[in-house]
Amino acid sequence: MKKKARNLLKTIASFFTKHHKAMDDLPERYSYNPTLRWNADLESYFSKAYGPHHFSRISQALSRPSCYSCIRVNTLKSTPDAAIEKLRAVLKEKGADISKCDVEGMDYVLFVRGSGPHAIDYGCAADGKLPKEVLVSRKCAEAVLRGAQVYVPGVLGCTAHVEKGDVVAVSVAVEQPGADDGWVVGITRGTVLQGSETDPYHIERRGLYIGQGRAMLSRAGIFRVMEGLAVDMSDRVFNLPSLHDVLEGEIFLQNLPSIVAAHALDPQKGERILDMCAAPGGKTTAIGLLMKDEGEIVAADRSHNKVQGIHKLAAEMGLSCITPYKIDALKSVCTTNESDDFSNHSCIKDNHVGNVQGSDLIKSELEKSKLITFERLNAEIDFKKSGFFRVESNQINVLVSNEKANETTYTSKAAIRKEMRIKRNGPGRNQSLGGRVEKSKGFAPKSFDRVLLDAPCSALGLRPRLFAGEETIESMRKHATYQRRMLDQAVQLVRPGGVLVYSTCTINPGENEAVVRYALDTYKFLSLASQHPRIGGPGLVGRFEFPDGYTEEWLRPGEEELVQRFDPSSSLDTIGFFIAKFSVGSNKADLQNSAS
Ligand SMILES: C[S@@+](CC[C@H](N)C(=O)[O-])C[C@H]1O[C@@H](n2cnc3c(N)ncnc32)[C@H](O)[C@@H]1O
Repeated sequence: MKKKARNLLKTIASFFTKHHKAMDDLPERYSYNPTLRWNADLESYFSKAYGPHHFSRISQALSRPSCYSCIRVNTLKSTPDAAIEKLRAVLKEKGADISKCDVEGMDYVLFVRGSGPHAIDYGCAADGKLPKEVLVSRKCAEAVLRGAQVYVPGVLGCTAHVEKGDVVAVSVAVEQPGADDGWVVGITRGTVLQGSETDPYHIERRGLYIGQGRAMLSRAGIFRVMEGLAVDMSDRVFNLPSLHDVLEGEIFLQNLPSIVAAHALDPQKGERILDMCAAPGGKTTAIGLLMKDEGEIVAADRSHNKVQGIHKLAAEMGLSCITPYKIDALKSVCTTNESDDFSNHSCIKDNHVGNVQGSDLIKSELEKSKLITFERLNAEIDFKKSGFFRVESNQINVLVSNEKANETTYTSKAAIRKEMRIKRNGPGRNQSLGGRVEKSKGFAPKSFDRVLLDAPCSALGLRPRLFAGEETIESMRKHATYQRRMLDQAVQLVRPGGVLVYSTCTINPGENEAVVRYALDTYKFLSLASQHPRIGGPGLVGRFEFPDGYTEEWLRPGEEELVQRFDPSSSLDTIGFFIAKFSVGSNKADLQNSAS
């Protein structure tokens, strides 16, 4: 491992050691010591894949937050040093420990150290007096462990006679085994806790105390209203600085492996990139920064609302190279003749606008946008006819006649698209009309220099997680099938000589190494490429035979060092994440074979 990567490890390892001491001394009931529940068959699969001890460590790590927050500085708007100074000012009371990432080319990534697990004094007196309590849902507790407050909708139960201002201990109700192999939360909102052993979840929430705070409403108030702050957390088992809405547009909270995935794609200025499953846009904007906002990023997602979110985020970050599209990744490749037009990489079906104030504005903006598109297409067709164009892979340079000046200017096509986007999208999040969501019928084959497929997955690497029982072997296989179908589309969209990066946030080898195996075995023009930086661990080599006879093939010897596997139990203390990078060779024959 390179020296810089070792330094990064040292920085995080020092956070990690402090974070994990003192766990053993906590009194048992009022402690945080969860055991993650899994579906039995899935647990058995993971235990065999990783070995029981390793899987047990992974499982334990998943139930806790990382010991630091990772921040990407928006270098278009700030510098790492300026961001550190501002963050120190914002987090002054908490004496923030902030350091820069030592990995080469990643000094714009900052780590803010957290602390924990802390032993909390819940005020259990020797005379047996018990604390007043608030019982929250699992989702609420996972958010609190990441630094959030307790909001009204997350509260399930509360001790009788809690008044506004009372100090309350906060614990969590996690799913329990129910009938028919299912899982249930056997508690309804509004339950009164008596502090006795007959309370619902009395035994089950032992070791599931996440801190204490001050009730912002009385018990009656908490269950009467639908929203608002219920408990202001003053003592947390894990202290991670809450950075939401802090330095908006200048910094972005993002997991380290996600930033590494953007680097692995290695986007270059002026290129045309597809982010196939882009929402909420974390990696899209990371890629935009690496390209210094020069080129074009098509940010696709199937959810209309999420696509609007990408639009807003791009505007907030000051990135104009991003065009969000609503499209199903399973239908990404446009097979109609429209895609053959050199000027029409994307088979745009229609534009429609969401989240825009005022229908007149919508109409006028829409008309303008159509006009621009129409003008651009005409200009391109004219030049196509005149023979003044040349095509260099996807970086098409065209000679554009400027009507006003009546002179010929040499302009890159990426620059034309960028100008159109700025006109269409407006100046930025706060001033923008809202996110215009363009629908697409698909994109022309081989029309991108690089494609990122950050696939929807089982998300079994995300942390903190207090329950994992919902996923089964069957659901894992469904995820993998979906991912393969998306990959089938992705490989067709990359130009020969281009790059495809596949990533997930799961620890499941079936969605990681097995998908890579499928890709390499199905598309002979793909080969694994080395990644920079490389700070994750090696992939899993071998195969797995399931009791039902199904065999999952993973990597072959020699391939393991070409992928990056981020193990949540390693000293890097990240989420579980996986990255594979493929070089795309000449694919004509293979595509014909696979299509027939
Ligand atoms: C892992 S998240 C992507 C995270 C994103 N790359 C980021 O870094 O911010 C997966 C995304 O895939 C989207 N998705 C799921 N199925 C899809 C499909 N068939 N077509 C397009 N997007 C899909 C989901 O809406 C979700 O936003």
